[in-house]
Amino acid sequence: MSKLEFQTEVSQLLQLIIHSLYSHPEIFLRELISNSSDALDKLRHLTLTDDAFKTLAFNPRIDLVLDEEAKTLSIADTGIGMNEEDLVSHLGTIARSGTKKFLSQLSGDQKKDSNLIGQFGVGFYSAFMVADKIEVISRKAGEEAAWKWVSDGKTGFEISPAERAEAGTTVLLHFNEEGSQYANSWRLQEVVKKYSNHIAFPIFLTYDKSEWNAEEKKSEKTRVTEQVNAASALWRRSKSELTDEDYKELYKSISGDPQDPLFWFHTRAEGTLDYTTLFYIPAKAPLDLYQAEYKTGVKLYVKRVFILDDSKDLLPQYLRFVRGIIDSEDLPLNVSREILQQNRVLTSIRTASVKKILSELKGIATKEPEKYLEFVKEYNRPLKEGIHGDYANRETLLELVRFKSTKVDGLTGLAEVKGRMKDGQKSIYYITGGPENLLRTSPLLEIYKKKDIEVLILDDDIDEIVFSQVESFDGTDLKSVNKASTSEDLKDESEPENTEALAPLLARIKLTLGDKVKDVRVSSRLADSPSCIVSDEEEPSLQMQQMLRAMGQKDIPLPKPTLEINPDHEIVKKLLARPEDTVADDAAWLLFDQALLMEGVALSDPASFVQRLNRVLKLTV
Ligand SMILES: Nc1ncnc2c1ncn2[C@@H]1O[C@H](COP(=O)(O)OP(=O)(O)OP(=O)(O)O)[C@@H](O)[C@H]1O
Repeated sequence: MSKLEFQTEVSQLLQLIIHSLYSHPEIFLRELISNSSDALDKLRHLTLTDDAFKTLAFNPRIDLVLDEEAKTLSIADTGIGMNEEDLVSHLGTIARSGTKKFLSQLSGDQKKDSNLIGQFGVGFYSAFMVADKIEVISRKAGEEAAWKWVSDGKTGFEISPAERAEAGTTVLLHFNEEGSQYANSWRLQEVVKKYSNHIAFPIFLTYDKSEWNAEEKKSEKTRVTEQVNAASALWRRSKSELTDEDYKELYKSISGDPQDPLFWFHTRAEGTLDYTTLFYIPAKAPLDLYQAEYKTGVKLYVKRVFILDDSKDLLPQYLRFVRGIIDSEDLPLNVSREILQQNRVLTSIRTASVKKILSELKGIATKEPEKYLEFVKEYNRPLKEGIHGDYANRETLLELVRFKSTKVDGLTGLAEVKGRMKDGQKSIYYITGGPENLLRTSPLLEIYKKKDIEVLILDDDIDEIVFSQVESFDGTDLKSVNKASTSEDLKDESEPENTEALAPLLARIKLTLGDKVKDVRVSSRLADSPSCIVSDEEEPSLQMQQMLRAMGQKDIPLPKPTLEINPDHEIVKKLLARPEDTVADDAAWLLFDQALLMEGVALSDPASFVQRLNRVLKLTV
């Protein structure tokens, strides 16, 4: 017998599980059944694809055996099984990135932390919520030896040789006080139906059934074995046969999410390709949504046989929050991960699935706008990633994304914005580069306010990258007000331009600012502010450049913005009247620096700014 210690993270996790106030300890059964079902899937796959396993008998089943007196429950499967090495690595360490993430998010507040367990599901180890001792007896398919793993969930585990007639795994739980409520056949049936009803394999429960013996007028106990789940691939049934409850139940059993999904889309395609898809949108974005190592949520089946559930090729990355099932009639059962990437059948299913998901979402946006907002609250950002990466569906994605705006409270869509355009308005406008409050007070918006034109407030840090690539929406140009040329749109032909008279002043300011600016121009976009900063078409905005530098791209050239001056502003008018005034140089710098500050750009030389400000103040106070 060998004694081994748990990896530190496992001990940490177990500590938490044992001491947590977790409110649904019943999920232990879902986790163990799902492990058994995975093990059966794996073995089935091998028997179909690997010559060495083709002759093995495959009698898939999961058996729950309850001993009410002894307060034990065993969960046995005829799946792939584990050998000694597997037992040590799978049940002694944590390989799942999700669980590691979970541990890193713990706050120490028991209540919050136990909610987190609910969202993550912690797999096999969750059984220690209900058991003070667990024995695992397993024999790997194709091998003769069986092994026993035993642990009290405290410091470590012991491994010793064991006996098992067939390949598979038996997990024997010795219930603790909390767990003794599950030493009850009613309770077990209820939990299996709730979470595991649609597991594709039959689940049997063996227990002592009480039956009334009418002759002897007493109740008698008989040992029975009954199937407790429906074990049907529910997604293959027609929509009309299924209730909302069926869909929700299946969602919970495949996703492990205890909440109901927001929506689901069930499609059966027949024709050139035959396949079924059932996609779900979780009510809350998965916690790993913005992690490079996110877990995918779509399972691939071929003719009802589970193939894999961790392929990032089933849906594009921006739809990584979607959960569900793709079941194809046309793929070969031995399709490998590598082949999937260039498989024509899968490419067609994927293309059609994306179109389907997006068009269903579009339908909801129109028919149930309130419900759609719940969706947008969680998933606006991945949709924007889609605009960036999925050119073929860009127009639909543009319709789906929602924006803040100067015209409405809450969020609005581009179609509505287009509908609100004023007579003669040439483009749809947006502003990027900073937090919402900064954008809303930007001098760049003044002319739009004056002309009562709507501007979208794009305050998400990916907005500039995404929308700088989008030229139009539904035939209307989409323009950033941060760009120099955008104000051309707004030029009023009737407004005479006083450029000539301003030329010496512009030249003077340009001389003072030297190579800090690309150009100094008369502005047609300002109303109340004396100056503002704009960027050239091809250049990233100042904030973007600032961000790139903060991210370590030191070699990008210093920004050279264009300074625009408001010819109607008091300060500018006074400077124009007295070009040789002693404060002219200070004024030039102050006009420039204040424009930078309004754009949320940090000044490179704040000391000089303050000195100039004080010199000017001294003259006026
Ligand atoms: N009944 C079983 N048969 C064979 N292997 C098993 C069984 N139960 C667990 N394992 C092995 O132990 C590993 C760890 O199980 P655990 O439940 O902790 O996580 P997981 O199942 O990998 O993750 P998730 O619950 O997110 O799918 C599994 O990946 C599997 O390799």
